[in-house]
Amino acid sequence: MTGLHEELAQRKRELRVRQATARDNLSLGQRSELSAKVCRTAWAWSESETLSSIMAYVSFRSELNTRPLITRAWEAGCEVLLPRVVPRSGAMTLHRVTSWEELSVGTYGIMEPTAAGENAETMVSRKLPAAVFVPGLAFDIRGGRLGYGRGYYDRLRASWETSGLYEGVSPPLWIGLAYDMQIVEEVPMDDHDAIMDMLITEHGVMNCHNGEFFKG
Ligand SMILES: Nc1nc2c(c(=O)[nH]1)N(C=O)[C@@H](CNc1ccc(C(=O)N[C@@H](CCC(=O)O)C(=O)O)cc1)CN2
Ligand SMILES: Nc1ncnc2c1ncn2[C@@H]1O[C@H](COP(=O)(O)OP(=O)(O)OP(=O)(O)O)[C@@H](O)[C@H]1O
Repeated sequence: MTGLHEELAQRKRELRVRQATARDNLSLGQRSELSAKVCRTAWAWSESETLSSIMAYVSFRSELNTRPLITRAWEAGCEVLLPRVVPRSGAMTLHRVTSWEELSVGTYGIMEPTAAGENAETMVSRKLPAAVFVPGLAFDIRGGRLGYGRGYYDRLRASWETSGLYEGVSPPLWIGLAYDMQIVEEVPMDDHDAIMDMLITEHGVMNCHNGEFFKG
């Protein structure tokens, strides 16, 4: 690693610790109230765009709780894809999930689609969701994102870019879901880091390309 890379990695590590601590300090009541608000806004936006499929994540630690969003999507007949990590390669497989019963505790203690292995029945590899709701420790309004430092989402995006799956279709929109306190001035970014198209917080929806903001 060059000196510059090491400096960037160090800034990321510091921001990770700071933001994880700050997020952990939100009370359970605050988390649940803010999560409900963000999920309502995220679903209202998804409906207005008539999305037929979304990729979401199941929350862990003090992350914004996506349960209300996933539940609403199921109720509305919107397809929900959830990831399962492959820790050895750093890849994620996507699975179509239709109920909480299809999940069990996986790597890192995160609830994941139970089906394992390449032939899992629920696995979808040739179909892209219309939108990807992304977890993170910190975001900035230009779409910068800081994750837990294993590059899972960066690799997923890179794999889609090289897969040919984008041909003739609009690429999925990448949307960071966050409490407003997770938005920082600037996330240190590497070239490989996936950029968000939009951010949704309890205050509303932000378009990271043009800075437009819609109150939620
Ligand atoms: N809900 C949710 N699911 C997700 C993610 C996420 O951020 N949130 N991920 C987003 O990519 C992936 C999981 N990424 C993770 C990466 C590292 C650690 C972790 O525990 N890291 C240690 C740090 C030390 C180490 O690197 O071993 C830690 O935080 O203690 C957890 C999850 C896939 N699924
Ligand atoms: N497309 C890729 N191919 C291979 N390695 C990658 C790719 N993207 C990122 N990585 C590697 O993943 C590691 C973590 O990257 P980074 O610190 O940006 O993670 P992050 O975005 O915060 O984490 P996450 O996506 O897991 O939440 C780095 O060592 C990086 O080199």
